[in-house]
Amino acid sequence: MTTMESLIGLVNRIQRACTVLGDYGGGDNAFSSLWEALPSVAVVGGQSSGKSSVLESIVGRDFLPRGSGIVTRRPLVLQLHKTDQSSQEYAEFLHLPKRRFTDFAMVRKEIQDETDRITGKTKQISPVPIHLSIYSPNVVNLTLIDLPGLTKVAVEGQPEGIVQDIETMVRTYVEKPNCVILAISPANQDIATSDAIKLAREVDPSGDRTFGVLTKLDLMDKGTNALDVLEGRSYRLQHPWVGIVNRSQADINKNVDMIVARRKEREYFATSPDYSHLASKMGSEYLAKLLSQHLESVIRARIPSITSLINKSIDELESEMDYLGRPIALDAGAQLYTILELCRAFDRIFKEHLDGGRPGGDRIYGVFDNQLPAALRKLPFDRHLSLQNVRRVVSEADGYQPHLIAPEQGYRRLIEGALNYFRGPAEASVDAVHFVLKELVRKSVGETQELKRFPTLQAEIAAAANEALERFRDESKKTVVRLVDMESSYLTVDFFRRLPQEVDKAGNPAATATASNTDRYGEGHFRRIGSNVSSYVGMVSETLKNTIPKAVVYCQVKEAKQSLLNHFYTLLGKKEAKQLSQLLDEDPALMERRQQCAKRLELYKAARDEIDSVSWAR
Ligand SMILES: Nc1nc2c(ncn2[C@@H]2O[C@H](COP(=O)(O)OP(=O)(O)OP(=O)(O)O)[C@@H](O)[C@H]2O)c(=O)[nH]1
Repeated sequence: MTTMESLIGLVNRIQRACTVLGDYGGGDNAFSSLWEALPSVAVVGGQSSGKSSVLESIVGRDFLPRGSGIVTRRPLVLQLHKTDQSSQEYAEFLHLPKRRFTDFAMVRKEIQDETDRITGKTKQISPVPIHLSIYSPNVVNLTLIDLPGLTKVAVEGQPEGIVQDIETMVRTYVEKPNCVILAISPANQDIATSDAIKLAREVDPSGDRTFGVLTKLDLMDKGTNALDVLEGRSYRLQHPWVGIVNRSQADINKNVDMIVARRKEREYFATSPDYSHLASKMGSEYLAKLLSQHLESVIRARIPSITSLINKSIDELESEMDYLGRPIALDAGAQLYTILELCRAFDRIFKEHLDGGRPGGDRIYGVFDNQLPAALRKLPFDRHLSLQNVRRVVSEADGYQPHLIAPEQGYRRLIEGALNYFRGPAEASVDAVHFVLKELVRKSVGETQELKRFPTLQAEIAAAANEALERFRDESKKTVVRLVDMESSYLTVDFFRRLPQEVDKAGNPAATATASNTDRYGEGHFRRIGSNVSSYVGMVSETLKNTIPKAVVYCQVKEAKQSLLNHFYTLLGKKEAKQLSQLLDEDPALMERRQQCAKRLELYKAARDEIDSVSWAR
């Protein structure tokens, strides 16, 4: 069953978790604030309006710092927990867990000291709240936030801007739609000039979430009363006004006991000619109960939206954590594992580029299908096999003794010379594919999201991949040049054997053995040699057009796919723990963001657990 305790206690616990994890609203945070989504009661009032007296009266204890000037300089989140009648009263601060204060004079001192710890002795104000829990049989379950009193002037020793700063801070609390405003005004002052009511009117014009409290009823001039205010005629609010009679300064000086003061207050209303008809709805005890009930109903109404805020935030934070990557492990083994995982992630993307799925691999086929054939076609065989050159080469090869039947040496020299030209396109194909691969490495590095976190490793992987590509290129070049050299080292005999018939078939009468004798050193003879060499070279060109791509794929593309980072892996295996963690050097901004996200996530999960642990009455 839901009890009041469980609901208010729930919010108390979530509030404490918020403060521990640095969420106390205030808007300068990149995250949505859970604190701001929680219902709370903020106490506002001008200086000396009786704010501290009301709080102490609700608690039934003297425990707030007193003094001149602005005493409350940090929000005080006062969480009241009702305990069994027999149990001892004690207080506990969130910043001093496990220390129970039973002496309330020490509580007062600790509030002062803790205020100074954050604000320094400079009397500045700070939005970081102090959390104080009071466990007592004399309280109702309630959480109140005491804020610095609204003031018009700073006293000596306090900074100039403090007046404005206080108003800004108070405003950030009371502006929130989840904030119940406890607006304290003294009865011996015109309600129209009350600082609390002025602010409440601005942020809550309908008066839905404002509770008006009128103090110092006993200090009104004789013959006047506050019925116009208390009965809602002077300033109308949705909730009834509550009148209060606190201890006077004289009572305080005499150390009048709080419990005695409460009794005196009850008597005051019961016997007052003006207010006795309202007596059951006046006084600090009634105010405490009223607020407790109201806070409980507000919390009950807000729970579903708080739950959905929590769930939504958890989802968002988890997906951001996934994007940022989980924190890195500290031991070398786990680091090596992480590095290998990252390498694999890169390698996967690189392969997708080659195999399709991601663009770019098709450009390799473009090299084989366009660039290589075009380069082969452009080779200067016409010049090399011009009549003039054929004659020169053949004659030079013959030397002083011209060839008798066929110019064997001349053929060989012409063919060798022509085949040499193939080196150029072969090497160019290797380079072209190399550049495509390099570009794919660059792209893949950029597309590996997981690597973005680790700029050092990212650069190392890119360097290792490029180095490997260079090695593959060297190997590939050697192979294609070898293919070309192989063509010159042994000529296809069949081709030459078939020559006469082929020429015959072509219907050239000069190609017959007898005719060739008569034309041995004539132009036709050399032209024929040229054309024979040209057909042979054409045949080789067709072969190389097929074998160069095979060699390139074998030496570069396949290697890149299978063992781009193999060498890098070997080096990794030899690295010391320190070198491994250097590779996982993260961008500090990213680390910071992850830490914040993790903290937030912890908060929201804790809050979700809190809510889950309370069983709801339906
Ligand atoms: N007689 C009488 N005196 C009151 C009442 N309420 C407050 N006082 C006196 O008014 C003075 C100021 O009260 P505080 O409770 O300190 O007021 P505050 O708003 O907390 O003041 P600051 O913290 O200084 O802004 C004290 O001397 C109280 O004794 C009241 O209802 N009746």
